[in-house]
Amino acid sequence: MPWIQLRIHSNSEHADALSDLLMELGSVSITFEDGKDTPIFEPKLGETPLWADTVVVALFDAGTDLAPVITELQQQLPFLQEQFNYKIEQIEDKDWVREWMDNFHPIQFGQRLWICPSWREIPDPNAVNVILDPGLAFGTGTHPTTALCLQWLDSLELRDKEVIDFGCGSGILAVAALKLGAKSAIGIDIDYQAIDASRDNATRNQVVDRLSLYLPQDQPKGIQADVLVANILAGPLRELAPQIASLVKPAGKLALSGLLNEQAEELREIYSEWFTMDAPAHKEDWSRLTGVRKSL
Ligand SMILES: C[S@@+](CC[C@H](N)C(=O)[O-])C[C@H]1O[C@@H](n2cnc3c(N)ncnc32)[C@H](O)[C@@H]1O
Repeated sequence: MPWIQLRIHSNSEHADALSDLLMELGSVSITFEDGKDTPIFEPKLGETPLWADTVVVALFDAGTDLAPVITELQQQLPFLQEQFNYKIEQIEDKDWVREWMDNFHPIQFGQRLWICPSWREIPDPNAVNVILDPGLAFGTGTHPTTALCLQWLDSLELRDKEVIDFGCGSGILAVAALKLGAKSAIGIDIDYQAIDASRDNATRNQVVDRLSLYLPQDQPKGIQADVLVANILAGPLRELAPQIASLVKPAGKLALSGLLNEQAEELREIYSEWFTMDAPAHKEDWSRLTGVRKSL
């Protein structure tokens, strides 16, 4: 079904009122967009901050007459009487899943490792190929934070090693580690959809018998790994530092990802209590920290 879209330039103060009224007036979905390029990377738990310049995008059935909607908005919302900057657009109907699938291609990381979407042909059958369908979880390899971890895993000798993937998402890092030769892996995530996606991807890659998956509350006490990779944001990495450190064996290796370049130095200092830390590696706005666990 084709759609018609009303884009209204607004701000953080008025966006919610606009959204409520647009829903009352028949919009089938509302999206808030960044009106300028001001990304919000780490909202606090329970907070949904909006941009100072917020574009409210309301979707309607293509047959909707938007003229009465616009009159109603102006009459009911006094702030629109001063400035009402809007645009109406026709939206062609697309199969968005199909579109996303068409744009996701095999990618190589480091020397040996390829991530191949499960619906594509494998470019190099002799490489270490992870066949991936992320499902509803994060982790395709296209995001710089995941790419930095995959490159790091590819650079390690993982034979006979036990690996923890903390914040496993699609399971991409745990499965990659197993296919690169790790003896076993543990994936931990707060999201049960990530646990499901990780299990599916491990099955797809015939490594499910070497992967254990846990929600944090079910995680066995006292587990420790030779290699731990955690691609979560700086906030949880800061808060969970003692817990993450305790999951790594003496002389074990650590990689932290999901932090912005300007957050790397602070995180490096925190983790220096337990690890001998390397200089950060960067990709676009993102940094990866690596280190080796001290024998305390
Ligand atoms: C950025 S994704 C990373 C997914 C995948 N490992 C990758 O590198 O692409 C972060 C994942 O960490 C999970 N996560 C966030 N906070 C967590 C926590 N405190 N404990 C465990 N998992 C967490 C999220 O549910 C999400 O699946």
